[in-house]
Amino acid sequence: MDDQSRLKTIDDFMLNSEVPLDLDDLMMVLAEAYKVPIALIGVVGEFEETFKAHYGTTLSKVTREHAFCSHVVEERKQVVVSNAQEDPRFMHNPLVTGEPHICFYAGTPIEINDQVIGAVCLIDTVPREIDAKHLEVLERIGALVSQHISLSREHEALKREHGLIEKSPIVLATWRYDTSLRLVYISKNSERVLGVSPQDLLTGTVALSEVLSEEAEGDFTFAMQAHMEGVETHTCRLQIRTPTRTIWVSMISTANFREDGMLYSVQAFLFDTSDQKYVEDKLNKTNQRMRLLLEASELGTWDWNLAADVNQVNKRWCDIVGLEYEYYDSGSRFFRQLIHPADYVKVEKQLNMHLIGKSKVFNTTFRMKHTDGSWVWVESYGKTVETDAQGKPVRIAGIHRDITQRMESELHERKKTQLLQFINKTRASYLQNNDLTMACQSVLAELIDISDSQFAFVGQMKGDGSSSRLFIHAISEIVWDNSSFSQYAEYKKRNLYFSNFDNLFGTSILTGEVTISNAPNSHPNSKGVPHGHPRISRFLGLPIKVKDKVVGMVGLANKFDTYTDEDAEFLQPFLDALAGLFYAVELEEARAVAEEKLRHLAMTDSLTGLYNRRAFLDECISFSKQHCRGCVAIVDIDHFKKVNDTYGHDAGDQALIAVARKIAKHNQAPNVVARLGGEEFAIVMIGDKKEEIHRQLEALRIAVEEGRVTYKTDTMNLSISIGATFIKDTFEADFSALLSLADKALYRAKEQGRNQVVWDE
Ligand SMILES: Nc1nc2c(ncn2[C@@H]2O[C@H](COP(=O)(O)OP(=O)(O)OP(=O)(O)O)[C@@H](O)[C@H]2O)c(=O)[nH]1
Repeated sequence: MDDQSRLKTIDDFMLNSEVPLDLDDLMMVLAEAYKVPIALIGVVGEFEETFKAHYGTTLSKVTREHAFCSHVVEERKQVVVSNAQEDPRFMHNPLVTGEPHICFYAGTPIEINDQVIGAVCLIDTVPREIDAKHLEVLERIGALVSQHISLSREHEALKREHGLIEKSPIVLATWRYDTSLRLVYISKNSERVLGVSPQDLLTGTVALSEVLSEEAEGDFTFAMQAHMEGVETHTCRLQIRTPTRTIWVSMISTANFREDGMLYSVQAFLFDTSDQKYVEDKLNKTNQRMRLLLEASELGTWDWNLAADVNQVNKRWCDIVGLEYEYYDSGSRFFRQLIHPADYVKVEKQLNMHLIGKSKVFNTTFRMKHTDGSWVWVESYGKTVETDAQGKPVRIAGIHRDITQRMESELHERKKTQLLQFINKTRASYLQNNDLTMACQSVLAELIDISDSQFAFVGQMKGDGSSSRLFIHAISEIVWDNSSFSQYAEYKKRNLYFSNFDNLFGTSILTGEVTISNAPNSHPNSKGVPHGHPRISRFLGLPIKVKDKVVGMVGLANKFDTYTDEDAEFLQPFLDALAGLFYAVELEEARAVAEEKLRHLAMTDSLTGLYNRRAFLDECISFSKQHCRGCVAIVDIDHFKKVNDTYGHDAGDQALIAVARKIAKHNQAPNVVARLGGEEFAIVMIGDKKEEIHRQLEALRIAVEEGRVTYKTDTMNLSISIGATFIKDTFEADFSALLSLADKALYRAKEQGRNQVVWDE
């Protein structure tokens, strides 16, 4: 037998309380019926048995050791002792040997919650028998007593609870519903808590509605109405005004319904929450004042409940981004999507840092999309204001300040400095390397960055008129197929040109104007982009001009924001710098061409186009360094004075040109030919063998002799004399000496009758 659990069942109420069971009369009836002198109800505790009702004895308790009933408890069944004086278990029991001299005992169990806690018993002082029928009746009486005890316990517990309620600040009220709700019960503490006596309320002398404020009366009626319509529980706060005081009461009401769904009753707890209300009001007032202060300070406020994902903001917050307060959506997804894509990661990172406790405050600046399409710079400052039991933030509140103006001027200044720096970088690179392409390429990344763009190119016009093309100094690497790959390879080889300007890109070249297109597909000049080309969502074309002439352009594409005139204006210094560099390069190139022309002129005989004497001597010097074998020859036109005299000076010039051409034709590079002056020419002819050289000189002589030179109506017959000398010492060839030897040979050729080749001896 588990005595511990049995003792738990026999609680204070059964063992120690003075609460009577009121069953003494039943014991009397039982004793009469069974014709025994003693009948009692015993409850067996740990150390003793207490008689909760008795008849025929004045004893109220006996020790457990001697108690007959403990046998019933232990055996959990009826126990009958016919003659205790002869029963070895009881014969020495003081209750047998002394008062009340028990001889006969019949006990039946009292059972509560499956535990036998005692017995209903019949006692006689003489021996006797009891038949089965009487024992069965006794058993039934035992069952009835068990039930009675159970109910009495529950009743007592309820009474205790009631007593507690009446001492508590919670008023309990019950309304019964027939045709209307009628107050049928209200705990006695209503006088103390609500200031209205329960009698007055129950008799209807005072109606509850009379003490409620006007607003509370409405709320109370609403609650009762809700219950009548099937609402099970309802909570509201009511203001009660009695002649002595005004209090705030919270009411939690529960409705009970019949099986057919009709309202049966309403029970309610009413308790004074005036203190809480006072604090709340005060907080509200403070909040209100704070709100007014914030409104005045132009600050947007936000209060984000993370668990519920509700972000409450004030009107100013909405104003900053141009939103109607009424259309604000409190879900975090809404404000998240307003954040500029370029700032989003930064904001999330800062927020997480704060949420995991790595930063005391959340403080960052970012851009938000205004309803007018522009971006607004916002400084956000927030802090956790509520955490859960584990210290995890559940609410963050903070402020927003519109810092667009400040940021824009700061950014503008910063960008201006950046622009100047990279203009200087372009110039420095050019000055250092004298390479404009390299200079443009070195700043392409910075140009993209400063203009917030994705792609860029810098081009310069090359060539004149209709053949002019745009040479691409620098361009973003956009490669998507074989042809674009080879185009980019051309660019790498510095050989990429744009020659078609009948498109969006070429508009600035053709018009000389800035091209702004924030919807390129709808631009009249747009021809689209080649298949596979990354999408161009926005385009800015900037012409580079020198004295109103378009000398190149800068193309920018895919800014996050729209391109504006301000962008073009901002980048103008860069365009001017490029214009300056382009101009400088043009001048440099023109100077080089002029120089080359001058050099050429200085070295050339203007009439025949051959080297002049000076150039010839220079060439001889470089020729001598090659240590080649060959000859030096001087060619002179015979009787040239006569030609001049006969046909005129112009015809003479023509004759000189004709002979020069023949000499040049017979002496291709590396042979060197020159006009030394007058009608005298010089040749340096390469060759190992004198005979072979002679043959060539002879061939030249014959060609002149056989050739006819015509000028206007005149035809001239010419001949030449040639004096030649073979270069014997190829290592130390002295061309002045060689020329003089050739000259001597020429003299002899003239002497010997002209029109011949003569070698020095
Ligand atoms: N048309 C023309 N005549 C020139 C030029 N330079 C020199 N002469 C002439 O060439 C002639 C040279 O004559 P000379 O040196 O006397 O010899 P030549 O008449 O050719 O007689 P030989 O050399 O002895 O056969 C002069 O009459 C010069 O005026 C020139 O550039 N153009």
